[in-house]
Amino acid sequence: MAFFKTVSAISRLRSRLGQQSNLANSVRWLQTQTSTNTDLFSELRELVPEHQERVKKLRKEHGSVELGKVTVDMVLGGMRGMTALLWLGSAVDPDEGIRLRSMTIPDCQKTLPGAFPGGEPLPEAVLWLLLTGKIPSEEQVDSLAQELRSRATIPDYAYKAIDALPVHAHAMTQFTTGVMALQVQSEFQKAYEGGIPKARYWEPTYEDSMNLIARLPSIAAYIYRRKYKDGKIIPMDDSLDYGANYAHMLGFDDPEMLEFMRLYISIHSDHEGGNVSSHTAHLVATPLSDPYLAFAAALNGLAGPLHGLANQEVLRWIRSIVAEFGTPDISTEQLSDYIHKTLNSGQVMYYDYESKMLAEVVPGYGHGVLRNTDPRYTCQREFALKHLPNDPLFQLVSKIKEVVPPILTKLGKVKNPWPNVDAHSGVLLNYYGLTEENYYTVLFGVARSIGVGPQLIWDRALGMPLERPKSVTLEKLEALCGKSS
Ligand SMILES: CC(=O)SCCNC(=O)CCNC(=O)[C@H](O)C(C)(C)COP(=O)(O)OP(=O)(O)OC[C@H]1O[C@@H](n2cnc3c(N)ncnc32)[C@H](O)[C@@H]1OP(=O)(O)O
Ligand SMILES: O=C([O-])CC(=O)C(=O)O
Repeated sequence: MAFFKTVSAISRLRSRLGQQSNLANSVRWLQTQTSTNTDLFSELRELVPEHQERVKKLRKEHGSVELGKVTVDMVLGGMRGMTALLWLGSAVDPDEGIRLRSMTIPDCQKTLPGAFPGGEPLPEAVLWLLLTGKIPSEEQVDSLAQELRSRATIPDYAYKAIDALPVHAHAMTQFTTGVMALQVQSEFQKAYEGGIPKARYWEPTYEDSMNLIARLPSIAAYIYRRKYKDGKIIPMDDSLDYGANYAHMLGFDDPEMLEFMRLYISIHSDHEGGNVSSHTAHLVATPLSDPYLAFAAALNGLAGPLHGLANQEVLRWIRSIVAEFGTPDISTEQLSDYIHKTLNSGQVMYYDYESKMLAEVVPGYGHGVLRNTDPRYTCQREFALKHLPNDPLFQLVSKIKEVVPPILTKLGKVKNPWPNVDAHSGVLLNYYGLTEENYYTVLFGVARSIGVGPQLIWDRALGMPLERPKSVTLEKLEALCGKSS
């Protein structure tokens, strides 16, 4: 028995090493994929026919290849582990985490152009990579930054639509409203109404997706200034890149904060296709709803506390700990007691000091796919170690990372006790002065457009059909399991 276990461990290791060297090769391959087009649309126009051929060939020659089976657990368990979506931009490995195309976050940090040598990847570079699968040159990134700035004009009625809401409306409600107002300018809707051949659907989808990505920071910053800074609006600065401009319009000009925003947007952009926001955007776009309609729907999913809103919940929870003890400088025992107290409180976990909101989980921990510390957490930790090692809330976050996983593991039901991306972002934003946690999910939403936009373009370019899976009744499910109800 021990012999077989050893053989199987060796074969798993071999296959893992094989996978790693394949992945290293594919990063090397990606690095050789450069092009001379300076504008993204021309680059894409060259790629579309080749990708269309690949998809056609796959369906024709391998349409009946099985990717796995569907179990009762999958139907009742939120479709975990069911491979059912095509997503070009990225893929998540349970242990290793996200790869944007085939690049890990450290690969992106080493390889993609930054605002200065050795700087964090520019969101524009990530956008180019996700859309084309190629590593952009500095010149290409500059041209894309300029293109985005030139698309960033906001119609006045979008601001008025936001103004129609009370200032205390949640920032995500205001954000979705702003996006819906931008929809009035949809190029896809116009083209469809005017008559456009299916083969060209992707072109107005490109226009909409790029306009949406370009306009979101101004809309998002408007909401922040309206909600928290007496409506004193800061205009865009044409000399700044996408991430820096967003930070600037929010009211932050510290170079370190600009750099954090570039990193934040880059790492929150994409997380394969099955997460709630990306999947929603893809689904809503399948009946040919335009990118604005699809993205507004995605934001509504992102606004749930088990998904993007968790970053808000994390800072609230951290603040509730500080409020309980009167200081962030607490012992491991005190922290452990607080976590137990909240988990054992019977039904719900903690009272928020401000709005008395309740949650049932430790926010920022656990994941639907990951089974290890999220590399997006790790790179934010590295950023914090470099720039704010002595910040008391950062130190508390570090302590939480030591104390929470064993406690969650002991519960016996949590599949992943490790921190996810949301466990860290709040303390960094708070350190740089963005202290209003109810706004945090808007930042996430702006970033997510950079992952979702490219896929919506590819969905139309590849002629992806209306999504319509089959459902099953409870009686049928029982009957299929050999039981009658
Ligand atoms: C950007 C992102 O969306 S990253 C995720 C952000 N969300 C959070 O951080 C919220 C906290 N985490 C969670 O709620 C979950 O881990 C999720 C929603 C992310 C993943 O959910 P699942 O895939 O269902 O997780 P899993 O299979 O491990 O859940 C099994 C049980 O463990 C519980 N569990 C999972 N994570 C946690 C947690 N952090 N704290 C307490 N209990 C947890 C689940 O609630 C579930 O309990 P139940 O059987 O009584 O309903
Ligand atoms: O992948 C998921 O399910 C959630 C997540 O981390 C993300 O969307 O960034």
